[in-house]
Amino acid sequence: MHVVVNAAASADGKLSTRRREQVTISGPDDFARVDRLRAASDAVLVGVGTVLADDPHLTLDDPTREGETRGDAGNPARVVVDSSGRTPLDARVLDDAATTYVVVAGEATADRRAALADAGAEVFVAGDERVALPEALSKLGERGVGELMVEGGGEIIYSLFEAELVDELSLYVGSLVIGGREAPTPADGPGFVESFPQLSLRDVTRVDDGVLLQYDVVGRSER
Ligand SMILES: NC(=O)C1=CN([C@@H]2O[C@H](COP(=O)(O)OP(=O)(O)OC[C@H]3O[C@@H](n4cnc5c(N)ncnc54)[C@H](OP(=O)(O)O)[C@@H]3O)[C@@H](O)[C@H]2O)C=CC1
Ligand SMILES: Nc1nc(O)c(N)c(N[C@@H]2O[C@H](COP(=O)(O)O)[C@@H](O)[C@H]2O)n1
Repeated sequence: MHVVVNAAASADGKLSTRRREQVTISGPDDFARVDRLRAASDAVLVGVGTVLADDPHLTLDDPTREGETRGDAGNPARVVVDSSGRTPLDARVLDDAATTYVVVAGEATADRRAALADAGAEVFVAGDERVALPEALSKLGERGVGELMVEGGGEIIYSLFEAELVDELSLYVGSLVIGGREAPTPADGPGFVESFPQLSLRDVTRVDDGVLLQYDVVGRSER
């Protein structure tokens, strides 16, 4: 599987506010690029924190791109990583616009799994207490996902880097300052202290009033 992480950060490196409310960081050209990236992906993955904060739809904004998509149902599949099944039953990702996988851990109750399935999700288990990401991605691969786009947030992105599952990072840096020590960043979690994911800068492009940084992940480095 090929995994691309895409995120938009402010000039001071924040994904959203300390209230975890969505901020429009990208401009129109960057949103169009994100849409093309979605169209080229078999599935788009987020953590349940992003579902709870943003209630995203994760479909293509431009329906004319649906013909380009690699997914079966017009739009790429949607994936929510959600250990205990906290995804609200009226979440927009559970509508019938695309297949939606909710990946839970063994701790998710049978009732909650059934409720999510009734609401339209295809639920599967990976891990015991928290979703085990290597197993989750392996099971997505068995379901035909070869190109996976990750749209955040910071907790899930950190865990994917920690598990060495990321191949590429596209980071759009917009021209605003959000601030806040508690505001999410592109890689939160506990943070790395001795061995750090090492990136190789492939491209830098001015987009809208910001900069798109495109990296390949090349391994780990000790600092
Ligand atoms: N600017 C941008 O590009 C984007 C911004 N955002 C912003 O980010 C914020 C949300 O980010 P964040 O709160 O970090 O949430 P995430 O979307 O990263 O979801 C985190 C949750 O995923 C669940 N999870 C399950 N398994 C794992 C695992 N192995 N590793 C990590 N998490 C796991 C956890 O909940 P549980 O244990 O219950 O399963 C965890 O709390 C919002 O403010 C949103 O607006 C989000 C996306 C893009
Ligand atoms: N690329 C990008 N730029 C921004 O400025 C953003 N705020 C985000 N947020 C992400 O987009 C999701 C919304 O998706 P829908 O439009 O509802 O399909 C949101 O949940 C974040 O993942 N992204």
